[in-house]
Amino acid sequence: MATTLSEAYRDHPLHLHHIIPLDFSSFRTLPDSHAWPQSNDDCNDHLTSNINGCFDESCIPIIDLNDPNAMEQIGLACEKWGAFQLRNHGIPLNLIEEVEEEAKRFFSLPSKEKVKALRSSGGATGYGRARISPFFPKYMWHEGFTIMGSPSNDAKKIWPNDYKRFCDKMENYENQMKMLSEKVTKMIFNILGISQQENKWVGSNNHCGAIQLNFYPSCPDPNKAMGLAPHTDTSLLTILHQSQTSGLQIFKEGVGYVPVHPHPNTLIVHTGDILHILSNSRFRCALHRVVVNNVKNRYSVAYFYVPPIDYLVQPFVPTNSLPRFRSLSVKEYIGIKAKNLGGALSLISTFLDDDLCQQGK
Ligand SMILES: O=C(O)CCC(=O)C(=O)O
Ligand SMILES: [Fe+2]
Repeated sequence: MATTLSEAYRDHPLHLHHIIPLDFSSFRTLPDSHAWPQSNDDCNDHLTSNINGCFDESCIPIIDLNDPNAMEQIGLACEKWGAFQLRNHGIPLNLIEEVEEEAKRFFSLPSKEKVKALRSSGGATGYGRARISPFFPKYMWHEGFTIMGSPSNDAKKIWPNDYKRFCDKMENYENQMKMLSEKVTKMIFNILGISQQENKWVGSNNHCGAIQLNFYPSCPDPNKAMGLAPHTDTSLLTILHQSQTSGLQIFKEGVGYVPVHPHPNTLIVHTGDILHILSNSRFRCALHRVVVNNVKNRYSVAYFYVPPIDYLVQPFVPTNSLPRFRSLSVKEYIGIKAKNLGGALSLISTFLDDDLCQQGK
């Protein structure tokens, strides 16, 4: 399964300067290469979500997976936001903490150590800048490490005699994330009326998944820097853990960027492009970005849940409606996204006007 997603990326090689991160520890001021033009993008930081449930229309809903109405709430959240936070998700807290610790252990290494596991030009796994980097005129205040299947090949380059600890934690986390993704996907397919019979890949090992460790060092000039530029995820859905440092913001039409402050014991779920297509635009795919700060390092761990590479992504169309997208394989969509980023959805759209996702920058 791991190699299949890597295959999809192999056809879209990147220049090395879009892969090798800056050695952030050696900069006391923001280099011009990382200074973004100031934008008026309002961030509605006064809006905060409430751990006991979100009754405010302007905050990301928090859903308890054990709630008998969880499925209905997930459906509403996907329609309104393309994202929600999940409580009682069943992932052991100590595993989440251990994975975050391993991410910190890796990113705190000197640059010359980390580049030993540098992603290759046509590669999908390893250390490097965000894959969306080539689409933006400035670099992001971010470094990442991508894992598909076992990370042992990359981890051995870093810790030749001590790679097992890192691998065990990541593999365990990937298994747990896969199970949670399956549970949420089954609920979502139920809401959409998508046949489980025709989607036997959910629950099998015939899926594609990837873990993305993200690191946003504290930044000397955070107002001019960008942690991760606005994008939607290509996945069916993404499950995200963020360390106890704010930074993630989700775009809500008519509201602007809304911060998703960390809540202990909650994971964030994003609707990805593939689910947006399958739902025939009923579910939004959340445009999101990450801002940085000058006080604390920030870490996050994203798990991307993706159908098999040859899966036909075909909008599920209710009676009397027309498909808003042409059908295509996951592999073809990954290719279109790799070349067009935010323009990918409009390129496969069967409509002239479309919604939020086409604004993806
Ligand atoms: O760091 C975050 O909170 C978001 C990360 C993200 O959007 C991604 O890895 O695609
Ligand atoms: Fe993302």
